[in-house]
Amino acid sequence: MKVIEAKNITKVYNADKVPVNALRGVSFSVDKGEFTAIVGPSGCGKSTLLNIVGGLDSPSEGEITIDGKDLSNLKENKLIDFRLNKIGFVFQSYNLIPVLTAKENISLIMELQGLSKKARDDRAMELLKAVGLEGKEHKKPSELSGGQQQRVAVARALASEPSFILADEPTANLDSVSTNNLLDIMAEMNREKGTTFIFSTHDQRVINKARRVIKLDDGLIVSDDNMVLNP
Ligand SMILES: Nc1ncnc2c1ncn2[C@@H]1O[C@H](COP(=O)(O)OP(=O)(O)OP(=O)(O)O)[C@@H](O)[C@H]1O
Repeated sequence: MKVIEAKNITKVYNADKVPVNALRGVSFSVDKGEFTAIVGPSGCGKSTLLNIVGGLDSPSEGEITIDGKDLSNLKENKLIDFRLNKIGFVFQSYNLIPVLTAKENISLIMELQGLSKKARDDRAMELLKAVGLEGKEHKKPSELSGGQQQRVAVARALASEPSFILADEPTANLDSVSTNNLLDIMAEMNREKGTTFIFSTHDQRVINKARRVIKLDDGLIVSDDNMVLNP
C-alpha cells in the first residue's frame, strides 16, 4: 500500500525577488513499511521535500497524496488534524517541550487525539520502554542527554500511531554511540511493527542502515536505490 505519492513537486522560494528553485520536479512514492533515507549535499532540497511531504509547507506546483488523500485539497484546520493523526515528526533539535516530563511530552499528542488518561499513560510507558527509557518517565528534557531526548522524540512521534514518521536529520546532534542506538531502535520498530520511516541525513552510518536511498541534487532526484543489507 502506498502511504506517500509525490508527483512533479516543485518549490520556488522568493518567487517575486531572486527566486530559489529548491525542488525542480520531484516524483516518488513510498510504500508502507519502508525505511528510506533522503540524502544529498547541503542545500539540495531535503528539508524542503520533507516539509512538503509532512504538510508543513506547500509545493509551488505538483501534487502530494498521503494515504490516498490529496493534501492540496485540505483546508488549514483539516490539514492540522491530518498531520496530528497521520504523520509523526522527528527534528534534529528534538523540539521537546521543556517544562513537560518525558512521559508528558509523549502523552500530549494523545491528549489532543482525545485518548483517556489510562490509555495515554499505558501507551506512553510502553513507548518509553520500546526506546529504552524505562525509569526516565519523570525526567524533563534538560535532565536527559541528547540521545535520550531524541529517543523521547521518536516515542512521541509514534504515540499517535501515524502512517509514517518523517525525521529531518535525526542524528545530526548525536554522538556515534547515541546515533547507533537511535538507529537500532528505529530499525527494530520498522522490522517488528512495520513502522514506515523516511529520514534525511548526511551521515554515512545512517545511510548504511537504510533499505532505500533517494539521492537529491540541486532539487532533483538523481538516484533511487534499494539496498542489499547484511542481516
Ligand atoms: N525559507 C526559505 N527561503 C528562501 N530559500 C530557502 C528557504 N528554505 C530553504 N531555502 C533554499 O532552498 C534550497 C534547499 O534548501 P533545503 O533546506 O531544503 O536543503 P537541505 O538539503 O535540507 O540542506 P541541509 O542539508 O543544509 O539542511 C537552498 O538553496 C536553501 O538556501
